[in-house]
Amino acid sequence: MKRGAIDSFFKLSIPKKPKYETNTNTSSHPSYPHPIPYLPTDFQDQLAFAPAEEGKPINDRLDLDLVYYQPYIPPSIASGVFDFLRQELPFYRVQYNIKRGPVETQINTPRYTTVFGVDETSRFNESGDLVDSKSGKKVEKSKYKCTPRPLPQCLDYLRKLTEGTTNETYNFCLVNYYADGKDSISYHSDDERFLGPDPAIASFSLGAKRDFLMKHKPIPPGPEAVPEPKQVKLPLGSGDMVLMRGKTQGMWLHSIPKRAGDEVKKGRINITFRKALVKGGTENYYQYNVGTGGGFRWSAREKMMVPKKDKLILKLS
Ligand SMILES: O=C(O)CCC(=O)C(=O)O
Ligand SMILES: [Fe+2]
Repeated sequence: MKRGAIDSFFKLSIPKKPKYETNTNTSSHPSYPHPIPYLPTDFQDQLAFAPAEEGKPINDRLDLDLVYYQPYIPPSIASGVFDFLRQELPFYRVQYNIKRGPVETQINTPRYTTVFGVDETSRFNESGDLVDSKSGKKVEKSKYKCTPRPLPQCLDYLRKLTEGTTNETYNFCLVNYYADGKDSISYHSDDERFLGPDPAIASFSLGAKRDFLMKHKPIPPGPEAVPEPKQVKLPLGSGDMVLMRGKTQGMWLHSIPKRAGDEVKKGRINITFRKALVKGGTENYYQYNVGTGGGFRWSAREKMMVPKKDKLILKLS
């Protein structure tokens, strides 16, 4: 009899062996809600074999410039890296208000998010202080409406690897966690001015397979108008990476639509590396990916994201 069958017969719950050996080194910073372990050394070693497959260009449609690594992360560690990041990163479920004319509506971001990094005008020095990129002088607290967080070692390791593969540089890491098929991201493009023209964005998938849909932005009718190119559907699997570059963000929209079925219940992590050029990018990314509410942490026991308890502060005077 298989262990699962015996377990359920006796209604026992023997914790599964974790898929990774915790690294005892941690990344700590005053801006973090908790220390974040370094990438397990086994994963660091296996990433020497990344990309696991060579990138295939997808550029046969108007204004589309993708490189698809299927996969980038070696299959031997993809599910371990998924478990590790879901367990160790802080997550948020950001709510914000938008005003269309006189009506204000509350938006509930339909996924968990988190973000690390700072735009090109600042950097973190060796001591973890935020300093001006040019002068190296400490940045005043008032410069940003948010508190920028440095990339923890586990994501910085992947950033450096990605920089080498893609010949681009990145200063931001955004992470999405889609807990199930109800979590999604609607059609949008990452074409904000703070990224500069024709930004390169490297996008990793871990965990459940989800469809990544892409469609060209509407082409205004006119004498020069050409037919809109066909949609693209990439069934992103665990370990895959899509590099979006050139005119892709300017001219195309992308989304992860809601889905039914069991596969998506495994949960999916998406990691994007980007480069923000100015302060406005930093403020935008923290506003929409960390926000001002409480955080969440994965509970291995409850197999779900649980809200973090606020720390009780005892004032002794
Ligand atoms: O989850 C994905 O693959 C896409 C995420 C995305 O488009 C974004 O965060 O801007
Ligand atoms: Fe996006």
